Amino acid sequence: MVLCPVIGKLQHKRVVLASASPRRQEILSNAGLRFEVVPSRFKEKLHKASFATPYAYAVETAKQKALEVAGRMHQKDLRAPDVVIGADTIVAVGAMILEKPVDKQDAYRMLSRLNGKEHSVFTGVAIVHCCSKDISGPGRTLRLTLSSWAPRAHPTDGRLDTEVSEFYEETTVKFSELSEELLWEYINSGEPMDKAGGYGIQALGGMLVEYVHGDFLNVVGFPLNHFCKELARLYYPPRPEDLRRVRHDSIPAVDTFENLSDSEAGGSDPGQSAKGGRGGEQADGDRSQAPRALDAALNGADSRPPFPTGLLELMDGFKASKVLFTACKLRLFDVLKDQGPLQAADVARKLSTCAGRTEQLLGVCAALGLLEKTRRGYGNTEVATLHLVSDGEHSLQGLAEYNDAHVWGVFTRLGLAVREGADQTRGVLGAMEEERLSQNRELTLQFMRAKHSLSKLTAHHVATAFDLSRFASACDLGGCTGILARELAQEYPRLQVTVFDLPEVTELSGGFQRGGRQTERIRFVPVRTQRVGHYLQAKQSVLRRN
Ligand SMILES: Cc1cn([C@H]2C[C@H](O)[C@@H](COP(=O)(O)OP(=O)(O)OP(=O)(O)O)O2)c(=O)[nH]c1=O
Repeated sequence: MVLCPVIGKLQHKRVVLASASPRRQEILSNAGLRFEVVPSRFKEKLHKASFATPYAYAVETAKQKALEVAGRMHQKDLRAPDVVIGADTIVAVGAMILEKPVDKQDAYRMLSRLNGKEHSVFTGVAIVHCCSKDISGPGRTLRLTLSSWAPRAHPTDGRLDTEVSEFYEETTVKFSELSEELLWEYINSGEPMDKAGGYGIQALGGMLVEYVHGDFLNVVGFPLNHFCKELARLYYPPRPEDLRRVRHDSIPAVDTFENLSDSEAGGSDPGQSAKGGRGGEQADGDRSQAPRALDAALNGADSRPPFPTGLLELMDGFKASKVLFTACKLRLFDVLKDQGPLQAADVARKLSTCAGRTEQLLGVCAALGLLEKTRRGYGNTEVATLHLVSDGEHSLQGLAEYNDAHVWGVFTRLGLAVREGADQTRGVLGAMEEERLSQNRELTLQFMRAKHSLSKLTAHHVATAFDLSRFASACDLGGCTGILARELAQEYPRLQVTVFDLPEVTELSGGFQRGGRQTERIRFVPVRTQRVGHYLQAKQSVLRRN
C-alpha cells in the first residue's frame, strides 16, 4: 500500500481530529495529514455493560466523540468540516475495560491487574464524513435517486448529514512480573494518569512491557496502518467489475419511484450506516460500500470528469418536491403523527390509497429523510413532525400545498414566460397570483397560509437582522398576514408598523392573528395593486395622514 496518496485523499478536505491526545496529533501529523484539533466534549460515560465486547464500547465512544465535534462545529460555523476523526483507546483484561485512572490508587489497581499478564489494547476509530444540507434545498433531492445510499440524517438540526465509517484495532501487550516498589515508582512519575490502563508504552511504561503483538501505534492511541487501509477502502476506486456490480445493484434508475421497492428505500435506517468490525470490512453485497466506491471512482481517482452530483440533483429535484407535496396533500404526516408508526398497508387503509403505490411513496419519503422506517413501521422524522404536520407551530404544510397547487403549474410555463417576455416587474408568478387572488377567496387563503407558514420561520431573523430601534415607523409592503409586522412590533416597543397588501388579503388577515387580534401598533392598509410604486404612494398618504 502506498501511504502518501491515501493520506493525500484528505488533503483538500477540512479535516478535524476530535481528540486532545497529543499522541494522536503526533501520529497523524507525522503521517503528513493536515488537520485542525478540536477536542471532543463527549463524556466518556457510556454504559460499559451494555456492550457485547470491549471494542464495541471503544468504537461507539470514538464515534460519539467525533459526532459531538461535527455537530458542534456545524452549529457554530453553520458548516461542518468535511471529515472528523475520533478515537478511543482502552485496555481490556478479559471483559474488564480499563480507561484512564482517576487517581494514584486507581492507577495502582489497574497496573496490578496487568502485572505479569497479557492484555489487549483496543483503539476504536470513527471517520465521520459530514455534509451540511438544507432539507428544503435542492441538495436533498438526489436522495430520490440515491435512496439506498442515503447517509444517516441527524434530525436534531435537520441539516447535518453524516456518514460514519468505524473500525477498531487490537494489540496484545504482555507485562513482566513487576515489584510493588517498581509499580509505585512508576505511578509516582505521573505518567499513568492520562493514559488508558495507567501506562504509556512509548515512554517509561515501555520498561514494564515484555512483548507486543500487533500495531504499536495502536497502543499509543492511534492505529495508523489500519486507518490508512480504511482510507484506501473509502477513497480508492473499486475494480471495474465491482463498479459494474455497484451500478447494477445499488443505484435505482432515475425513474426510481416507479422501481423502488420497500427494501431498497431504507436509506435513512441507521442500521444501514457503515458498520465497523475489525477490518471495517463489510459483506460483499453491502450497499453502504456503494457511495464510497462510486464516489471514489467518480471523483478524481481516474481521468474521467468529476461526477456531476449537483447537476443531477437539479435534474431530479422536481421529483423529490412532488413526493413531498403528494405526501402533504394526502395528510400522510398528520396520520403518522397521530397513529404512527404504521405499516404501509395500514397507512394505505387510513388514506384510502393504493397499497402498492403507498408503500412506494413511504419508501421514497424515508429515503428523503422525511420518514423513519423501523420494524414497527413508518413514522415521522423530527423534521416532518416539526414542519410537515399541518397543525404544528412551525408547519410548512401550507407552503407545500400552495407550491403544489399553483407554483408548480406556473413554473411549467416558465419557458413560455421567458420566450414571450412576460411582465418583468411583477414576474410570472406575481402576475398569475394577482389575477387568481382577486378571483377566489379559497385561493387567497391558500396563498396566505403558504406565506404565513414560511414567514413564521423567517420573520424573527428579518426583524432582528438590523437594529431598527431608532425608527418610529415601518411598513411592510405585501406584508400578507402581518407576521413580520408582529415580530417587528414585538422587537421594537415604540415601532408603529403598517402592512400594505391587496384588499382581499388584508380583509382575511385578521384570521391569522394570534387570538384573532392584532396589536394596536400594527395597521393593515389595503392597496389595489402589488406594484411597488403604488405601495409607495399609499405609504406616503398614510404618513401624511399621521
Ligand atoms: C495504553 C496507552 C494509552 N495511551 C493513551 C492514548 C490515549 O491518549 C489515552 C486513552 O484515552 P482516550 O480517552 O482514548 O483519549 P484521550 O482522553 O487522551 O483524548 P480524547 O478523548 O480527547 O481523544 O491513553 C498512551 O499514550 N500509551 C499507552 O501505552
